[in-house]
Amino acid sequence: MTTDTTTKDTAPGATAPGETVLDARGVTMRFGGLTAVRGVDLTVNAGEIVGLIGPNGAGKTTFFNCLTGLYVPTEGEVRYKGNVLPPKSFKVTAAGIARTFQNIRLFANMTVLENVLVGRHTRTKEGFWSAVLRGPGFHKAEKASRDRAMELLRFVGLDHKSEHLARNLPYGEQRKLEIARALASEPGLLLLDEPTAGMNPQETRTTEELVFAIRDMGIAVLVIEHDMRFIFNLCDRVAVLVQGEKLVEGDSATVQGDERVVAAYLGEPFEDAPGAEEVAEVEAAEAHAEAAEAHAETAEPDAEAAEAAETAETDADTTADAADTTTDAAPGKENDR
Ligand SMILES: Nc1ncnc2c1ncn2[C@@H]1O[C@H](COP(=O)(O)OP(=O)(O)OP(=O)(O)O)[C@@H](O)[C@H]1O
Repeated sequence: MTTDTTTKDTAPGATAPGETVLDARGVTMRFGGLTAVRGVDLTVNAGEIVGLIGPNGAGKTTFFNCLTGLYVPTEGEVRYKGNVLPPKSFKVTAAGIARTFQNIRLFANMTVLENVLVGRHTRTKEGFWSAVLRGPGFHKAEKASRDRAMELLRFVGLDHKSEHLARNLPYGEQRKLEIARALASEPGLLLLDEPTAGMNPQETRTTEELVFAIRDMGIAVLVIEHDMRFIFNLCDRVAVLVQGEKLVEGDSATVQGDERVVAAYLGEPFEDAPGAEEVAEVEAAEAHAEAAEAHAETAEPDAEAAEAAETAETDADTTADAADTTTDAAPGKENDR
């Protein structure tokens, strides 16, 4: 069965056109002495798909974690639809931001349907006693949840596998199930962390269609991905992080044409690169160390020469002494000459 991305339904968490969904300002995250994210500003507006790219270790996932309450930024502020986000991930989910993870985090021994139902817990109002007593309200809510979960499974093309254990799904389908589970919390913003990692080209193409369909339902999307073709096909805007700082932001053509982005990916230094000060410091320290080494090397031969000269001098003295001794020992020799 294929993904049913033809639905034109508006998602319950959909955002009105023109509204700013996400507004991150000056987000900085330090781990001890390491600044993983430094003063990053980023907005995502209703109806947009925004990409976040950057070389390994650039701080993309750390930035995501700051947006979803997993980390409390050391500095900066994150607003969702105008409100500052609470510093707890379940509260962020309840507010309307859902995410998937770089390393798939499904409940492996639960069924596909159960995984999606878990994703709905922030939207179900039935409390503990309702669940224990199992009154009519509980049954009604449970049925509504199951219906919505099946709808989402149909949307990602997994309804025929609803009773399979999550761990038995192929890798690409596990990623789709993660998306369905994230959608179950009825978000207004979906964050996808490397949604096509490990997928074949066909699966990647299907995921692309799926993300467009999510956007068409009124859910804004922020996506981290290393697959550049996927990113540039998909995104309205792309932000590039390098060494924790936002280097460039713009549409696909602008970013692709920026030589600093190419240089950052190839690991080539360029003027005013983020972290340039640190790089300059390291280079200066290396140059200093090299100069000191070179000096030591040139100084060494002199020392050797001095030592050799000293040894030669000692040898000469010894020889002379020996000669003197010989002379002394054989007084008759001089007479022999
Ligand atoms: N919890 C942590 N404690 C200490 N350092 C961390 C922590 N999380 C991330 N880092 C460091 O922060 C930097 C950014 O890491 P991050 O995972 O955010 O990069 P990334 O751009 O997502 O990389 P990748 O593309 O490889 O996933 C790295 O140097 C990483 O080692």
